[in-house]
Amino acid sequence: MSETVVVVVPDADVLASAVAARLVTAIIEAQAVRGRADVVLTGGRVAAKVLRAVKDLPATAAIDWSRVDLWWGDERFLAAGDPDRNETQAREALLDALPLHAARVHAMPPSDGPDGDDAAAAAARYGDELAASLPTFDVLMLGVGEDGHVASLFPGHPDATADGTVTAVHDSPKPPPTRISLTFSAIRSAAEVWLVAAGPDKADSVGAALRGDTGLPAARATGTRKTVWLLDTAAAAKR
Ligand SMILES: O=C1O[C@H](COP(=O)(O)O)[C@@H](O)[C@H](O)[C@H]1O
Repeated sequence: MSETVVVVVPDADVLASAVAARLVTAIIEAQAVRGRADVVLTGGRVAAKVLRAVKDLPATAAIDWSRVDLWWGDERFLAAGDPDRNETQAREALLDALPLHAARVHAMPPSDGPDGDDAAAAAARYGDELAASLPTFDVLMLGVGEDGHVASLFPGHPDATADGTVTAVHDSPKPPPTRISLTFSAIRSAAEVWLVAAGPDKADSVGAALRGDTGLPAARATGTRKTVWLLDTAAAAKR
């Protein structure tokens, strides 16, 4: 039976270091138990803070980065290296400083990649990559939007109900308009889903999702073993 845990810490800086410590521990443990770790990264402001905090943690030295696979929950469908790509931000915040195995960094395709600007084909390509690896996601991190979106699954948006594991998202209410996202089915396959949110702008959606408003994608993102809400006091204010 999956459990839900809500952790509240004072502010966004403490949140970033608390999530970083938790992530490093989870990776070390996954490597001890099954020899590898599969982590799904998210985009957004708090995610970048978390990754910068991972870089500063002494315990990070205990991770064998050649046995870590990194995946993404969603991507803004932009050209490679675009500063707004979640991949670019993660690379700058942490990944470029790590001895990662390049083949184990599973970025979602860019809009100037093998499928050009065909987001549906790029999403299918990422789905094929997942199907070839069949990863067990140890930790899948998600930011939470002001509107309650997670990954690029927006409330009431038709692409949020897509089948399969990966979907193209067109006409996103948040720029850029074209995105790629894991589906709920892929998100819910993770052992642990961590929803990370900081700041007063997130309080309404966090509160509603925690009260079970299933119209909000954030309320439907759960892990098979555990769902962990990691919040600062401002984001937790209306729960
Ligand atoms: O565009 C996105 O936004 C959400 C939330 O970002 P935040 O800056 O408000 O924390 C993020 O979770 C998602 O990955 C990203 O593509």
